[in-house]
Amino acid sequence: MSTMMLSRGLSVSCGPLRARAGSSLPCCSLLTLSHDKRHVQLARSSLTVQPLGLRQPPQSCNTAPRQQQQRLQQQQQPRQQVRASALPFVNAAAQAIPQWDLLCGVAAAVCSIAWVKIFDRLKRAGVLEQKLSRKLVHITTGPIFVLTWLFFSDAPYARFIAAAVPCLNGIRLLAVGSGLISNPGLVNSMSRSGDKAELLRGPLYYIAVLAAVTVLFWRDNPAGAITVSMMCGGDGLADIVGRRFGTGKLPWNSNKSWAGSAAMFFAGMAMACGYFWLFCSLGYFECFPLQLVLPYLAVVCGACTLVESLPVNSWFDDNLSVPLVAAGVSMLVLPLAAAAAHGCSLPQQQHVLQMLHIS
Ligand SMILES: C/C(=C\COP(=O)(O)O)CCC[C@H](C)CCC[C@H](C)CCCC(C)C
Ligand SMILES: Nc1ccn([C@@H]2O[C@H](COP(=O)(O)OP(=O)(O)O)[C@@H](O)[C@H]2O)c(=O)n1
Repeated sequence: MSTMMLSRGLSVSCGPLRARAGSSLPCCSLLTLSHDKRHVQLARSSLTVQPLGLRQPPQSCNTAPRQQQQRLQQQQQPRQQVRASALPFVNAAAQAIPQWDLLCGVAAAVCSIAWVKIFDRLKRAGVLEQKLSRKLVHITTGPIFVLTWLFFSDAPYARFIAAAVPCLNGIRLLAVGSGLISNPGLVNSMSRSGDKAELLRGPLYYIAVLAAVTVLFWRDNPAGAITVSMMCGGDGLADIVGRRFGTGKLPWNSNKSWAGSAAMFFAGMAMACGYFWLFCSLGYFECFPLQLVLPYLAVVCGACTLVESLPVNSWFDDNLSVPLVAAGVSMLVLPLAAAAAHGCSLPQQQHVLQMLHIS
């Protein structure tokens, strides 16, 4: 994998900053949607900044050595046209079948129930033990759900139909967890102790996060894929690896181990990279070289791993704390990654951050 992406949502947008213009800094690229919303044009733009935090006068962000700049430009050239709709058959199907998105939503909802049932069967058959079966559901359902996003059309309401899938699962958990309807199979496979009220904590938060990232980030913003990667891949693998190999405990939490935290960091990062690669090669995001964005991704994954390791889980569920940190830190550092990918130096990146978040 040689490229990395940033979404149009997270690319450094220079337009709104002009109001506070003091001087002109040709720095970033501006991603704009073309009128038919099927193509995103990547256009060079001039960032006009007020030198709030910069001691030196602003210079061009493309201060990288000429060879590096040329290499970057070559890598970026094939990506000048970023498609907003990736799978061609989806466009064709959405045009041919008016209820396409609804069909996708129903199919995903049916698959979600079937997927949980498969693990329940495997557990009953003695193939998987209870804890492992539950963790595998935790690790797999969110990431598979994110993959289903690819089948939805470009319609503005598509994300809401997709978000209805976790919402329907949430209603089911609410009904079973509160005792409104009886489903011992679901209680057994989704709870640790067999208490139905447990469904109203970890599993319900998990589902709420999936619904929120679908509506807030959808396919346009890498923060969503990172959040799911850390909550599902990262946190899930921390448990599986930590329980098996976690002999060396963390000094600040004797319940967690170095092995578990390392697994969380690397599994979350690997899953996020996988999504980046997939969404980028399908054309949802602008692609940038992996080596440029990887350090920023490491900051996000590191912050999530640290939060997960703290002894606060008893009062703040890690299905909430990890996604909150993942989304928050992603929103903070990914614009910097975009700036870096466009050749901005560190002080200029800090300046971009100030402009993006303070103005
Ligand atoms: C067991 C789960 C969370 C508990 O976390 P923790 O307390 O161990 O930290 C996961 C619960 C999953 C849920 C019942 C089903 C979610 C389905 C999802 C919204 C859609 C998947 C669609 C796809 C096509 C499989
Ligand atoms: N960083 C971590 C996380 C979990 N683990 C192991 O996984 C078990 C369950 O972790 P947890 O209490 O965070 O479980 P969940 O709330 O994520 O389901 C712990 O008791 C540890 O044995 C670990 O060793 N290191």
